[in-house]
Amino acid sequence: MVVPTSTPNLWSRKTRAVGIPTIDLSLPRPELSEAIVKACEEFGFFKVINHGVPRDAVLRLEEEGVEFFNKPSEQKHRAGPAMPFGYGCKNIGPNGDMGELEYLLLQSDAMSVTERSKTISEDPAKFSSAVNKYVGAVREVAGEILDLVCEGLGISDRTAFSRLIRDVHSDSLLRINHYPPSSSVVRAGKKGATWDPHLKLVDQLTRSHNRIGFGEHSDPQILTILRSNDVEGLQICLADGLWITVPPDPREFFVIVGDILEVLTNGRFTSVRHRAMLSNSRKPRMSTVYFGAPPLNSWIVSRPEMVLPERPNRYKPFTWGEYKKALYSLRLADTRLDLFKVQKDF
Ligand SMILES: C=C1C[C@]23C[C@@]1(O)CC[C@H]2[C@@]12CC[C@H](O)[C@@](C)(C(=O)O1)[C@H]2[C@@H]3C(=O)O
Ligand SMILES: O=C(O)CCC(=O)C(=O)O
Ligand SMILES: [Fe+2]
Repeated sequence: MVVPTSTPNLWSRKTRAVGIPTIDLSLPRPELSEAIVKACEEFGFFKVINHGVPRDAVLRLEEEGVEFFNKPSEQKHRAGPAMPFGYGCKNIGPNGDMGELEYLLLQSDAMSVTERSKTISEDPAKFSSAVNKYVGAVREVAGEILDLVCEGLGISDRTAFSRLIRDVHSDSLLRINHYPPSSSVVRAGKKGATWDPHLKLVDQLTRSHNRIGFGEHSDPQILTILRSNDVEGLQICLADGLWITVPPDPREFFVIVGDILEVLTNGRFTSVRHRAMLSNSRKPRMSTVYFGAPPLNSWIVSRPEMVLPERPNRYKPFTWGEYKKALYSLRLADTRLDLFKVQKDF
């Protein structure tokens, strides 16, 4: 008889002991910029409170998301397939990556939102107004954080990073992810789908609760602003390889350092690897994710202040358009920045 081995538990309890940095955006300077730089250096990830995003902007987008994902499948598919924009179900990107989710991926400029809304909603003006309000508000938060990053790093041009995402030609995106609720062990057992009588109860639970919704990756852009409903799922990877679960907080936002901010800071910040697990909740999880990106023709080079004799330039210059071409030729989990490093193995 084959003795089943235990499934590794991707939700490991001991990971919960590590605190996620929380930054109060109403703190005075210079404490605020110092705290942001520290969080970016140590985690590439933090939570912001007192962010100034109106509650109404958040709730309106959430309502639009719930309304869309509650539609019958054939209606949702009218907004897809996501290649890369529109409605996607299970397929992530063009290279065979799969996840247990459905999503809407949108270019965040108002003109693209208006066009795309016609395939998404019966009331496109209401949908696009909700998206534009939300994007405008989270772009402000991202811009403010990037200005504080420059201040904290002693970069003389304080708006050097925020200008890239505030540019009218910025290639920023908005993604709304919708993850299925858990089918409980008992329900799954009744259907006979996942219950294996050879496994101990703890392993049955782990198995039903151990599924990846959106696989591990770093975000390619400059800065990501993520919010989710009250269902947990997001995990980040610490520098030592330990995965930690981020407790959800629907009133606040999570900030993720992207690949381009890693390059702009010449590797002083590292883009954080993260993933979304399926939860054990009976409620679906929904996350709204703004990816702040530069215009396609922007040259991405480390800031001169970040290049020092003891920290020579780590990355070759490239445009955001070139980087996008590379990333769409690679898989979700690939570390695409390696292609742009002056030398490997830093
Ligand atoms: C598999 C892919 C999907 C992705 C493009 C890529 O080829 C590799 C990076 C993926 C990612 C991850 C973060 C964001 O969700 C995303 C929109 C992005 O910019 O890079 C997705 C891309 C996508 O889903 O189109
Ligand atoms: O849904 C989440 O919490 C993470 C999603 C994500 O990482 C992404 O969309 O890039
Ligand atoms: Fe991500």
